[in-house]
Amino acid sequence: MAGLADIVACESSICSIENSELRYRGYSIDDLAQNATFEEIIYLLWYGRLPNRLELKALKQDLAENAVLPKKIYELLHLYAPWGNAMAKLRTCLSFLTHFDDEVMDHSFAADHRKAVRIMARIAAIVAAIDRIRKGLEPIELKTIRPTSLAEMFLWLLTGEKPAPIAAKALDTCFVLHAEHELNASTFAARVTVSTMSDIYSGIVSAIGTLKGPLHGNANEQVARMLEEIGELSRVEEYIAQKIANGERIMGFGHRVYKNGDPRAKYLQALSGELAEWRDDRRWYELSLKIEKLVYEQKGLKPNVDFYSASVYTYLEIPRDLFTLMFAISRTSGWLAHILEQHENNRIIRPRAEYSGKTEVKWKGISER
Ligand SMILES: CC(=O)SCCNC(=O)CCNC(=O)[C@H](O)C(C)(C)COP(=O)(O)OP(=O)(O)OC[C@H]1O[C@@H](n2cnc3c(N)ncnc32)[C@H](O)[C@@H]1OP(=O)(O)O
Ligand SMILES: O=C([O-])CC(=O)C(=O)O
Repeated sequence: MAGLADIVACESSICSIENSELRYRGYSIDDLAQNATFEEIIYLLWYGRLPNRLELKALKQDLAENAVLPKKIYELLHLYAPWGNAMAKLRTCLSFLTHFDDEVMDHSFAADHRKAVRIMARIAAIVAAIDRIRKGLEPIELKTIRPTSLAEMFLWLLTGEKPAPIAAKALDTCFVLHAEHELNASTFAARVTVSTMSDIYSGIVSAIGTLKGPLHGNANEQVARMLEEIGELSRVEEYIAQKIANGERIMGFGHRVYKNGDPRAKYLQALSGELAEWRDDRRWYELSLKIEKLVYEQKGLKPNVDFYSASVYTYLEIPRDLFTLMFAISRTSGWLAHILEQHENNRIIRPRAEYSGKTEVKWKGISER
């Protein structure tokens, strides 16, 4: 089956998608989008249940204490600051972090969970450092700020200023919505990697490399490029008609599993509208609404999670080439949940291929070829 469509490749108790209903550990995404914080989601994904007040406080403290980066990461980022793709930098930094973790090859339950906290805590700080260092700015020191959530911490580390509550809350909701999605391509890559009993860092590096593609996580950046290219409402019709006539894909639309709409999209659309009012700039929101209407009318396709996240991140003034890194920060929680689950009951993932090449070919000496 091309692209392994509809093939069940493992058993998992983390996330379900049935009849277009998305659930994390049994909780509907509708419930979670309206009530949960990202830290509660991390706990839910890793431990299978919601934390009580004390457990949540302990996790938040643990994340805050582990977010400090090794100095060498900053040196690495200075080394290649002027060049390169931001997502590739994140992939390199995660790989580099391996060298600062004494428990890399300890796959026990307790060590795996300690590493999960370290990775989750650091990834947001790395993304902020990537941006500041390439702009010639000093990274913000964690001890100088007092964030109350990972989302707030990220925005504060990125800009050097305490974010507005509406911005921190919007990013937190984005993190809730992007955290987990069953056996999407990047999660599958992470599970395959650690099924060889390779280490957690290698699993996350594989996942980041997989999320980087425009058919998966990078679609959000491509949507933002499309919004900018279109520029104004009067150009949407012509632009979309041209894309369709050329047989090109419209980024942020379509989905392997949801054929009748992604249940996360309406929350991102609402956030985009809310932020448009807050910024007093409805352009990106209105462009998105019109694209959505035309693509549905002409192709029958509905937006996926990447479509409205592009205008949301634009309103949050996050640099466009960091959009996929935003996805990575959040999805790290889901990747880690799957890695922990894979290690708990491991069997190497090694499917078969149906051979479609030549058979029984006879060897020819080099002078006969
Ligand atoms: C977080 C995420 O990863 S969400 C997905 C992010 N990716 C994107 O937004 C990129 C655009 N979307 C796509 O490329 C696809 O819809 C995917 C990759 C998400 C899903 O791919 P698949 O399940 O393999 O669907 P497939 O590629 O077979 O498409 C089925 C049909 O719909 C069409 N189609 C699917 N998505 C789109 C799109 N965005 N624009 C135009 N046509 C599309 C295909 O051309 C194909 O038509 P055909 O049968 O006439 O050839
Ligand atoms: O499940 C998928 O194929 C892609 C997706 O929506 C996600 O990873 O959130």
